[in-house]
Amino acid sequence: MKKEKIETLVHEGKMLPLMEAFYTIQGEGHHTGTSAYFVRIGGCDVGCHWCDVKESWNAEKHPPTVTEKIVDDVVKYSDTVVVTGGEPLTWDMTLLTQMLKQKDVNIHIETSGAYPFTGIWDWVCLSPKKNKLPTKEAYQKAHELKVIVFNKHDLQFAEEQATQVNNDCLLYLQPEWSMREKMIPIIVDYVMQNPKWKISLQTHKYLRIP
Ligand SMILES: C[S@@+](CC[C@H](N)C(=O)[O-])C[C@H]1O[C@@H](n2cnc3c(N)ncnc32)[C@H](O)[C@@H]1O
Ligand SMILES: Nc1nc2[nH]cc(C(=O)O)c2c(=O)[nH]1
Ligand code: SF4
Ligand SMILES: [Mg+2]
Repeated sequence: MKKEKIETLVHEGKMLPLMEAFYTIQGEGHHTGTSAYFVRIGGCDVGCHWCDVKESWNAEKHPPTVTEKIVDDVVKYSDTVVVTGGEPLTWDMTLLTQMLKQKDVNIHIETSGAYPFTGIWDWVCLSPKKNKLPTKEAYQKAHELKVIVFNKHDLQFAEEQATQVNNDCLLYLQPEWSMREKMIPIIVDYVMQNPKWKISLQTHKYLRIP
């Protein structure tokens, strides 16, 4: 297929730059411990210095994949999909989520919320980033707010972010992986002092699963 044609299909959400897809256990946040099929879409311009999937950033490194094919693979494995990246909202998620809904899949997203909000989602995990804040719509759609804590200042950032989401949005503090030994005691103490927050750990890394 011609490059221009592929670009149009990606623009329309009929193809997406797929980095990887795998069946595993949700390691983070409210649904921790639950099996789900993960779809990791390439492309992200947010630039978190501690990002644990920097290989995802350059969309050109990930093959444009027909959205229908992505959906067919999801239903072979699970009734729940977690769409992540990269930043999935870099792309138009309308078609992907419509096709998944037609197959009765529970559709979750992991997002920074930094780009226009597209798609229909059963569960939105919003993980806001200081360098590119979420859109107003992303705050409104969030079911859980998951703030990554790399240093103490991130606790203040977390509080600011919590004022932007709905009252029923669940609030999580997740230690940045490389800083976990230093930050876990600080987060533990903070959650005991501020019980509206819960701790989220990257349990898949402790379990040594994808
Ligand atoms: C790789 S991101 C992809 C989805 C989206 N771009 C986002 O940031 O929400 C998936 C989740 O991992 C978190 N994350 C990334 N790197 C991390 C790290 N080093 N330690 C802890 N959490 C991390 C992100 O904040 C996000 O909640
Ligand atoms: N098991 C597992 N759980 C996860 N939750 C969020 C992840 C992500 O990278 O978005 C992730 C991941 O990469 N693996
Ligand atoms: S927004 Fe997500 S994928 Fe993008 S750099 Fe940050 S953690 Fe990585
Ligand atoms: Mg991950």
